[in-house]
Amino acid sequence: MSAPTPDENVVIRVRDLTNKFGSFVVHDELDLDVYRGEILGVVGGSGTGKSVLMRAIVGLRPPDGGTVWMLGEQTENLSEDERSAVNRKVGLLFQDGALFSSMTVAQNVMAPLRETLKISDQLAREIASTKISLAGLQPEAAEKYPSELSGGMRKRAALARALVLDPEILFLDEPTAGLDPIGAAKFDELIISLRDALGLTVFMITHDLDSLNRDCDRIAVLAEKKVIADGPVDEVRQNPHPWIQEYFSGPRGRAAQAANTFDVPAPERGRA
Ligand SMILES: Nc1ncnc2c1ncn2[C@@H]1O[C@H](COP(=O)(O)OP(=O)(O)OP(=O)(O)O)[C@@H](O)[C@H]1O
Repeated sequence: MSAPTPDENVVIRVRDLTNKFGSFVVHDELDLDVYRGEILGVVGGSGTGKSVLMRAIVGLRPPDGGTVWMLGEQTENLSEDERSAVNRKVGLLFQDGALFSSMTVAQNVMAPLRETLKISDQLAREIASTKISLAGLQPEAAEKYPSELSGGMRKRAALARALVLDPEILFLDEPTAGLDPIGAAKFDELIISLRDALGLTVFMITHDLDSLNRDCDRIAVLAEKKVIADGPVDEVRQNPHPWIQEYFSGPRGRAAQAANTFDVPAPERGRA
């Protein structure tokens, strides 16, 4: 396959991506573009391969076919050093936060710094405390262990760690899962404000219809081993595909839409 025409607004380009486990095909020649500065919501039924897609894009799982370009680099051709350089521009927040339970929040946040940069202990601490505050945690949280935090605080700690290397792209796997509606709304606001302040591109897997309506500039729907629809939420909502209709027009979809109709409109969020 020839490389597509470079487009500096496309920070992730996936073409013909195939992922399999044995004979079980998760993705079959899937295509997706993610644009600079957008919050892209990735949705789909359980088991449609949202997490596998994220893992393939960030290089945690070698795909069985196809090509991924991230920040202009064709990832399969990269040397180990080049891959590390690309990875440094990417922040990851996994479903369960994946914090090290034996480390404090500050130690968790500093871990990627220690792995990648040769900096003094004091500088690492200063950077970590800036990110902890950016993620909306009080300074006292830095010395706590994950088991001493609420679910929402653990997500924020994991977000602080994902931000510690000043990424250009943030990958979030179900960031509001397990949060109460108020906690989820606050987390959504945080993601939007970070994107606006830091110019991040956000790839967000979510089942949360409120988050989709509040946060996302575009969504991509996974079904039948591919991205079957992508575009602004209001546009995708009109797609006649049965899963999309059931998702948006079921009771939860209608409730989320009604709730967001009364929200104050989000500020204009164009692509950079
Ligand atoms: N390591 C693995 N070995 C075998 N099968 C796997 C593995 N990881 C994922 N799968 C399968 O791949 C499919 C896609 O999994 P994935 O976790 O990406 O789904 P998902 O869309 O993120 O689901 P959910 O919304 O429930 O989190 C599932 O059928 C899953 O069982």
